[in-house]
Amino acid sequence: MNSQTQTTSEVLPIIDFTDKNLQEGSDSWISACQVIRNALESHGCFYAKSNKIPNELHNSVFTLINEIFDLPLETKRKNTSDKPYHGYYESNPHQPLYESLGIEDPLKKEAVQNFTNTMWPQGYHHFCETMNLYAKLLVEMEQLAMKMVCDGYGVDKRHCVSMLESTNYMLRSFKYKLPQKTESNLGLHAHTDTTFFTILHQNGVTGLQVKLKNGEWIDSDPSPSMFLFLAGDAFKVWSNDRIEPCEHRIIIREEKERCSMGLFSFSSKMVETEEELVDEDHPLQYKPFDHYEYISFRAGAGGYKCCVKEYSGIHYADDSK
Ligand SMILES: O=C(O)CCC(=O)C(=O)O
Ligand SMILES: [Fe+2]
Repeated sequence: MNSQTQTTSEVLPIIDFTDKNLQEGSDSWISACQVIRNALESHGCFYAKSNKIPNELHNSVFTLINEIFDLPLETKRKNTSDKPYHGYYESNPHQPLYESLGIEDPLKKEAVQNFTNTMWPQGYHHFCETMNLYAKLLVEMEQLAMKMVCDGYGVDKRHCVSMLESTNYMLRSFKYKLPQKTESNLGLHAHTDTTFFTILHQNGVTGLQVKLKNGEWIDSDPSPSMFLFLAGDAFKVWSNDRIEPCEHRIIIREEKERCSMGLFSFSSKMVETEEELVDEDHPLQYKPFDHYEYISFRAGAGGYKCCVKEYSGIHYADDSK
């Protein structure tokens, strides 16, 4: 088949999160864990198909994010954070189509309330309730996938629980303007995320592409029931180089405005390699580090690509370099 017409859902595995048999320990669970592990090692990503976010909620979320992006620039600029990449990003000459806003700690009602009050000082109850509920549902999906990754690698349950308990989340919304006739249609440069997982959920408009190991870029499936799970740089460290972060980018080709939502996961403790993934054949490749310091380092290095090797890679005396 011609790669131009192929979409990621024809190439990447789709895990059916609606499958009633997907109970921890069941045969379906065990095989799905292996599918996820293989997908992360081969592509750094996979799809979860889920009806956890009903159409009505999906539509409310995307209507609401359009409302935020319609707010005046001075208001959106009030979405600030002391953490890198957690606040508002406005379009710039380098990426004129892109704009995004971040809600830190979206599981906490007060945090979503603070964000809401910053955007709408008069309050907006529906926005606050909707985003908090939406984040909870996405986090449940993320935690299920995390457990499956741990099981796929045979990691001790206690290690997995401690990893889940030390995860911080950020909910981000994205909007891309349509390019003018003379403008490039690049929405967002090719990059990897610094996260463990990023879940992307789209408004039905194409534009998100992922890069396969053979260098081919393929379109993602933007349907509301499809959730694209991307492994970020932290997974490379955790897995001791078994998982490669997934490169992705946005190319605007449709005449409709593309919006998307992303749930980003970070470690509130140290990012470190899972001890069970270190052995004689797989010597430890990384020193532990603070996740947010790494994000700042990567931003400072001006990079779009994973640079954890430069940041915390261990160089053994007999390295042939
Ligand atoms: O627009 C999107 O769906 C993805 C944005 C993205 O990749 C990012 O912010 O890291
Ligand atoms: Fe990304």
